Amino acid sequence: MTKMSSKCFNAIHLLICPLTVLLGYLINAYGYGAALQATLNKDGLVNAMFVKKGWFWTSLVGWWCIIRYRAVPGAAGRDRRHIARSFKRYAILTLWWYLFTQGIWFGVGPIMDLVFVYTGGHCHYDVFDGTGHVNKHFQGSVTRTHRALTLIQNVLTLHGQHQEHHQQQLWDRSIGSIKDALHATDASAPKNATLSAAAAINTFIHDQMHRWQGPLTTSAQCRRFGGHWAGGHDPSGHVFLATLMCMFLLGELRVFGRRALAHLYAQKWLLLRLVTRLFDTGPIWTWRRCGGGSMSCGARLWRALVEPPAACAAALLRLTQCIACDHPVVILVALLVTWLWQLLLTAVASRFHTVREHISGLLAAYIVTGVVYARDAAALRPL
Ligand SMILES: CCCCC/C=C\C/C=C\C/C=C\C/C=C\CCCC(=O)SCCNC(=O)CCNC(=O)[C@H](O)C(C)(C)COP(=O)(O)OP(=O)(O)OC[C@H]1O[C@@H](n2cnc3c(N)ncnc32)[C@H](O)[C@@H]1OP(=O)(O)O
Repeated sequence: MTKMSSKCFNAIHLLICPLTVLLGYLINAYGYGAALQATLNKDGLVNAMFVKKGWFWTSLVGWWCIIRYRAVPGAAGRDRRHIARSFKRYAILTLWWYLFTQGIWFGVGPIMDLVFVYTGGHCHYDVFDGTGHVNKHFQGSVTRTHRALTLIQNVLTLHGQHQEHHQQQLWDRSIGSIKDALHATDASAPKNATLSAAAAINTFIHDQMHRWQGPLTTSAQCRRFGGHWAGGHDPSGHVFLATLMCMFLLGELRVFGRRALAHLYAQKWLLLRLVTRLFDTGPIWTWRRCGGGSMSCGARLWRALVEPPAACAAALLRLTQCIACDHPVVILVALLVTWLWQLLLTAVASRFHTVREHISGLLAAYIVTGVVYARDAAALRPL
């Protein structure tokens, strides 16, 4: 890789995450954020199965690329040193991922939650507002609100008996309000509730949930037991994770990127053939190819309608196998684009976090990955 392209890659490695977050803010500032925010789904497959488990996918694809592109003929020593350095960098980033988002020790929450708790954050149960309706900030979506109310109802029912009189009254009112909310057909129907009554019910639910499901000192526990994690400085875990994953993938790409692209270029015609074969299986195209001969109508229909999907599936399988086994850098780049897109969405989604919480999540990942790759900059010579 020439000095120029190496400098250019360095700049991309360092700037792409902050610039993505900045782009998200600009999209919001120019009024295009609403459309993007509408596509956000906390419980969607991408967020639940990919982003939230992103370090697993990033580890898998990253390491497969490191191992697949390692073989430098006749340079076994250097090759092993490269892998050892990659493993050291990966181990540091995995440890940092775990400490910041999963937990520090048994019974001790992750750093992002400790920051939140020590800045006044708490697992709240502001279930009802002054009009007696469910607070719209309580869970943010109907499904999550329904799940939280059902869980709270189960806990109160399980532990609610044999209270002293005043507590029993609060218990009855709480269970009654929750049942109304769960079975409400018209969410806007007026209720004869007062602010103090709603506050008393919320306090009772809060105390019961913290008593029976506590300690609710991490965002994961709070979310699991139907609470609302609010009130402190909550560094954005999504911004942290997306930045960490992008910086790791780009950092390791610097080691094997040149070799991977050279291999991809060397097999460009094979890949082009595999891709075009996906599209030359259309029924009309096949029907025309069957024309002119003595083929019966049934045979032509079979050739035009049954064989193409089978041929297409076979071609797709061959292409997937070729990329997964021989060109995993394509999957790495796809993963990188996915994480950057999710980072942009998180930056646009101002309802989840403040700018400062985004920045603290970004810096927490950026500083550690920056130090790790700056320290190895001299050794990050491309293969
Ligand atoms: C040679 C040696 C090689 C070694 C390796 C070899 C091979 C590798 C192969 C396999 C790997 C094996 C081992 C590798 C080591 C480790 C593997 C990792 C395993 C995993 O990996 S197993 C994951 C376990 N752990 C969980 O499963 C819980 C995940 N959970 C979290 O860790 C947090 O969640 C986090 C950090 C993801 C986010 O933290 P956060 O919750 O604080 O997020 P934030 O505050 O920013 O967002 C506030 C609200 O906005 C929503 N939101 C924001 N942005 C959004 C967007 N763009 N789209 C939709 N919704 C969005 C959020 O969904 C959230 O809502 P809500 O939290 O209510 O869902």
